[in-house]
Amino acid sequence: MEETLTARFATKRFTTGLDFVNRIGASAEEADHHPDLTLTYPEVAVTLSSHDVGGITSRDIDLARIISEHAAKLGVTATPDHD
Ligand SMILES: C[C@H](O)[C@H](O)[C@H]1CNC2=NC(N)=NC(=O)C2=N1
Repeated sequence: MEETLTARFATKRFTTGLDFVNRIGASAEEADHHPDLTLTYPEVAVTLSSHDVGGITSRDIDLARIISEHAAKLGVTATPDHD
């Protein structure tokens, strides 16, 4: 099983989640590194992994930091998961 970084973000409103997902999408394209995203009411789940190595790399850590910055700007709080 591939190792992943996962987190859930309490977006509370669906439209905030959609905005959050769009911001993550733009950053993912910039970084050429793409998380798995699940948009639901009332949260967004993010899973990061480097498929080429089958685990977590600095590309995942770097994108996780950027995602945390987007969350902070939107006033969204994270609940880290442990797989
Ligand atoms: C060539 C390009 O860098 C690769 O295909 C990228 C694209 N986005 C990616 N995203 C993720 N999450 N893992 C990868 O290994 C990956 N590879």
